[in-house]
Amino acid sequence: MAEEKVGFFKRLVQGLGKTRDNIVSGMDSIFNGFSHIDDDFYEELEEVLIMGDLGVQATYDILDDLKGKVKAEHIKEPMQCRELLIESIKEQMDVGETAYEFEEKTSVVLVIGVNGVGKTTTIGKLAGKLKAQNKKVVLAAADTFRAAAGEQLKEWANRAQADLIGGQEGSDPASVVYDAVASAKARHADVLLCDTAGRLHNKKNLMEELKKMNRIIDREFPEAYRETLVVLDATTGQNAMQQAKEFNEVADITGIVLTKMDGTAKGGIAVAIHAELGIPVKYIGVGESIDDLQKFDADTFVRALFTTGDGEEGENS
Ligand SMILES: Nc1nc2c(ncn2[C@@H]2O[C@H](COP(=O)(O)OP(=O)(O)OP(=O)(O)O)[C@@H](O)[C@H]2O)c(=O)[nH]1
Repeated sequence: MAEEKVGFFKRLVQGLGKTRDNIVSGMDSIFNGFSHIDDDFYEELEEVLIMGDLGVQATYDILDDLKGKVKAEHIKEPMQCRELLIESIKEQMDVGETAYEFEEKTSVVLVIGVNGVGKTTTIGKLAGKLKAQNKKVVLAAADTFRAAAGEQLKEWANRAQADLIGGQEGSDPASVVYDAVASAKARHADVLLCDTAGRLHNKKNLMEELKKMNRIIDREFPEAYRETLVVLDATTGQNAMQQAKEFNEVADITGIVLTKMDGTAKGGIAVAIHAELGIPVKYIGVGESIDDLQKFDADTFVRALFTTGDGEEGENS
């Protein structure tokens, strides 16, 4: 394994520390403490999963799946449920086959998120990733609400060697998107990444703004593959969940990006958000530099979740 990859896995392992402590040690004491599988066993498991940030929906889904497998496979030993549970969480977190199709197609990606979650950084990292695949990338600075957002995006555009289309502070974000679409088409760009504002305190305006952008893209660039990503700060836990729910009410979200997974004790929120909204976590941010955006990999995530604190995998995982 490359050094960089080891570093990433270790950071993810560290990031999932509290979630792991809550879930895995609790789970293992149930597996060891029960001699057979009964209602009490399931009830205690349910409690542990809910307490461990996985959320009610994910917990029910995981337990339903587990109960089905226990029945179908005539499992009698509680300890045998450990592997099944790990497998079930992994299945819950599967991103689906089409998750990254936009990377391969001519596409327009709207990126939504409230200030400070790491939206601009994520767009910069994504641009860098696409550029490394020899894609032609155009960035639209359609977060015209804050002048600094445009400046910050310009720095990232330089770093990722992507073209940037911006507007004046306070100008109509949809007109920036219009210009960016024209530019992307003229330059035969592969991917147009649009940085959009996410002011949740004014939901109606936000919805109108997003609708307007979508109308323009549909009209001017109907052949483009569409993706709408919401960026959430994993360190905010339940707040991130709340934001995801609210954005889901105003936009057709196709994927979640969870940032700051390198330094959070709340990584389990990834499972909760996916289960609650039925929208996959497609990328995770694990640091501030251009290489620190990773495609979400259910297998790596689950391995990190069930790995002991020193970065070595648990004996049963
Ligand atoms: N540790 C860590 N820091 C991150 C990550 N992603 C972003 N950041 C940092 O989070 C801070 C906020 O990121 P921005 O990209 O400015 O956030 P934004 O959502 O665009 O916010 P505005 O530009 O203020 O709208 C910056 O200091 C980033 O370097 C990550 O995955 N890990």
